[in-house]
Amino acid sequence: MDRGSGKHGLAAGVAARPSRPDWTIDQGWSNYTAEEHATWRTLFERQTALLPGRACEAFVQGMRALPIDAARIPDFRALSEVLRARTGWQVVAVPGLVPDEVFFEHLANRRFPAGHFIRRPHELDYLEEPDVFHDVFGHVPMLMHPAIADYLQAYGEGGLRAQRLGRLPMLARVYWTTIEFGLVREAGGLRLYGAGIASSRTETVFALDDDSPHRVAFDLPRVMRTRYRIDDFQEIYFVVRDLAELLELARIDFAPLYEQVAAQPELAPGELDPADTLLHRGSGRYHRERAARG
Ligand SMILES: C[C@H](O)[C@H](O)[C@H]1CNc2nc(N)[nH]c(=O)c2N1
Ligand SMILES: N[C@@H](Cc1ccccc1)C(=O)O
Ligand SMILES: [Fe+2]
Repeated sequence: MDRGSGKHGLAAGVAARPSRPDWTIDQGWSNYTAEEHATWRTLFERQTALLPGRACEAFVQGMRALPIDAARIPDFRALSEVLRARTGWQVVAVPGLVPDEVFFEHLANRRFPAGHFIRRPHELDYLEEPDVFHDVFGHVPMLMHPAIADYLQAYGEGGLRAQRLGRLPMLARVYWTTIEFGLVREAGGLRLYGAGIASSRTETVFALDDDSPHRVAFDLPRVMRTRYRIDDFQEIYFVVRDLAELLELARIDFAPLYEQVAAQPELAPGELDPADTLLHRGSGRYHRERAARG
């Protein structure tokens, strides 16, 4: 699936079997090997070096306040203690992807399900399922921010609702373009807050520095009708004005929007709409060359 670029695809099926009804397991922190901690260190150090001037302020502040460092894979109990005091969230361990309704149920209750395993040393840029580096390094710092904390809880509730309405694909696009691959405007320029970017060395560079992708102002109905890529870098990154814009989104009733948007044509990944607020017109070079290679 992945041809050498580093992004997190959710194409793989769900993990083997629930050990508990909510699919949680013990992190088993003391069972991590020295090699696994070393893999964490490698990933941590190379990402940390890239993030100044690229990660948003909330990400940097969240990371600073959490017990996350290069030395070892973080212990979810220690993370949860700090998170709970700040925003009421906790981190629970899961064996990999869990079914949608299980995922939503956790989020709706301010529990972030994080993969307990870490990728193998020979596949540092390859990831089929979210592992502890993606989930903890990428997602958990943003959960320290009150707007993201509320947004993600609301997303969990909205997910359960979208499932009942048969509109999950449309809602998932909102998650994808914000929580996973979102950019935000800051005084110094565009910054990343999406975990799929923040946990990927190659995509961190691609999303912000490369001339190839478009950057378009986030617009809810626009995003809802846009298909996305799970197996390669995004061709368009959507930019929010600030993190408070996400909170406004969370408070919008999506039910009538689903019906309006369903009546409109979908947009392919990378396809621009005449109504877009284009912040940066990308050259499309990367995806064109990729397509030419076949
Ligand atoms: C649409 C939904 O948000 C998505 O497919 C879910 C499914 N299950 C998951 N399970 C885990 N552990 N992590 C995830 O990010 C997700 N994503
Ligand atoms: N407000 C949305 C749910 C949602 C919350 C947060 C993010 C995205 C969507 C709804 O009515 O279903
Ligand atoms: Fe993720």
